[in-house]
Amino acid sequence: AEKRLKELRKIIAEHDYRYFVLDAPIITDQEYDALMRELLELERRFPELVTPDSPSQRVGGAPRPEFATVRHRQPLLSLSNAFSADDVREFDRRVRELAGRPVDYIVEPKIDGLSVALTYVDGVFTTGATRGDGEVGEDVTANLRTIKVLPLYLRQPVSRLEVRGEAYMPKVAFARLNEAREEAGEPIFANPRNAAAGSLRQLDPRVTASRTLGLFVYQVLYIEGPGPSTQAEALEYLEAQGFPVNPYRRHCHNIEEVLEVISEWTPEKRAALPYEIDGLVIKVNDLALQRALGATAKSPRWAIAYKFPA
Ligand SMILES: COc1nc2nc(N)nc(N)c2nc1C
Repeated sequence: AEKRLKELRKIIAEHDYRYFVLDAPIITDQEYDALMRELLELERRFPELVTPDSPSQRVGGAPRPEFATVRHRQPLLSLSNAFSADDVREFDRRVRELAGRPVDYIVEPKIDGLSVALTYVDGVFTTGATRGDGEVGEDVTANLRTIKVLPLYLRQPVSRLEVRGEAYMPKVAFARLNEAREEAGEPIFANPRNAAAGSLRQLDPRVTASRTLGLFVYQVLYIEGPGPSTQAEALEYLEAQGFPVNPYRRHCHNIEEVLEVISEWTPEKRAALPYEIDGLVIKVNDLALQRALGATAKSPRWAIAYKFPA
């Protein structure tokens, strides 16, 4: 039974990845349901064989009295903002002055959600935390497990991997949730970010499971062993590991190309996205230069958030 359960956990996780992340399932829903039924039946007969990383735990367990806390390996800083092309050019000038050489950038959509820190030990999702005060976050592992696009296992296991990303609520799920709350006479959420935060910081994972949350991972914070040397490689690496990574990232050779990308993000283009973005994050591409530039007490010196005009 234990061997079959281990097999089933991996097979179902693989099909979850193909269905939710790639949107390209290779088995029918009936076949998938049969696999899940077999897993649930085996876990019912052998409860001592249930593991927290089993796909059956996606549905969320019993509520918790309160959250445990997790101290972040590195403070989860916030980004300084740019509101104009001049601000963006000023950022580039400062970076090139410190770098003493030309700099290339990666531009990524800034999803309007909440930051999460995910830790994988021996290729298995082990801990997930909110930003909290930047130093210490809340342990919301059980809630994060209910996010279908969050991989429970890495495709290429390493002994330790820590990543950061943004959990969010898609626009359609947000509208549906507020409709249901209105009908139930409950207060509605002001925006998808609040709805995502409210859903993730639930003490009852079953409530989180009932809310459709998404996730985009954007940073390799720590990896045991050799890792990527640029942000572009880091995003490729994260994708290869099975994480959902935002497809609209752009590599720019200089800040003028960054400004071109910014101008392409018209309100129509943003409206066409299934999730809210409140800006673009401009990052120095070279990871060694990121480390050399470091951070102030508040924000990294190697990244800036360009905020769209409200
Ligand atoms: C390096 O720090 C960050 N990078 C980010 N990147 C993207 N794409 N989106 C974010 N919300 C984000 N937030 C922070 C603090």
